[in-house]
Amino acid sequence: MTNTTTPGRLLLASGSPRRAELLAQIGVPFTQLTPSVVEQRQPGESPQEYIQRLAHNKSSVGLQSSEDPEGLWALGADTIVLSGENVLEKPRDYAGFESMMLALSGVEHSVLSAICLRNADRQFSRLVETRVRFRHLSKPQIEVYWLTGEPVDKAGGYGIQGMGAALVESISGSYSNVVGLPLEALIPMLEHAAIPYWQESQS
Ligand SMILES: Cc1cn([C@H]2C[C@H](O)[C@@H](COP(=O)(O)OP(=O)(O)OP(=O)(O)O)O2)c(=O)[nH]c1=O
Repeated sequence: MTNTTTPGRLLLASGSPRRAELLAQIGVPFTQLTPSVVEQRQPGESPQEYIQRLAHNKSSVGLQSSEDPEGLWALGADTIVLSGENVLEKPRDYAGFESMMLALSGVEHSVLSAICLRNADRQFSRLVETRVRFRHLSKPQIEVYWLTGEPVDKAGGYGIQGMGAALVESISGSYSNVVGLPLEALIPMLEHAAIPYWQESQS
């Protein structure tokens, strides 16, 4: 499973409980901190460049915040929903949420996650796209979903791992990528870094 004898330690530099659950699902021991990074797209920066920069910055902040960097790898990630060229952020209010859902209704959109795993000397980065098609949604359905409270802290206004699963007609690509951490891309990185998975207990 690993290619060196000294195991790496993982710091998840993200406050996302979904990312923590995905790491726990595959038995990765890790610690977690919420990095303080300004999430603001720069003029002229593409959505892809933007989330790769954020993932890199989150991992850098994570690494710098550690008092014991020996053997430490910091993982940063960022996830966005793209409808055509439009980045759909976390919805601020019902009007914004409703227009997001109407834009996503019956069509395919992209969910992009960037991940960056780094230590003091090396870094591994990946950008992963999943295509998701929503069912046709009625305005009453959109309102009922809003009232569940689920959309509010989610990029694109839905959570595929929760009640939002009922919005989805089909998915092409990585499921865990939509939730926020593409495990298929992450596993080879963990192996390069000699970070174990399939461990029974979490630290
Ligand atoms: C589309 C979709 C998004 N999301 C969530 C994942 C992320 O938590 C969130 C995207 O916001 P992010 O800014 O990527 O992550 P975060 O704010 O939760 O954590 P941090 O900035 O500390 O790393 O949207 C779901 O949980 N399910 C989904 O189906």
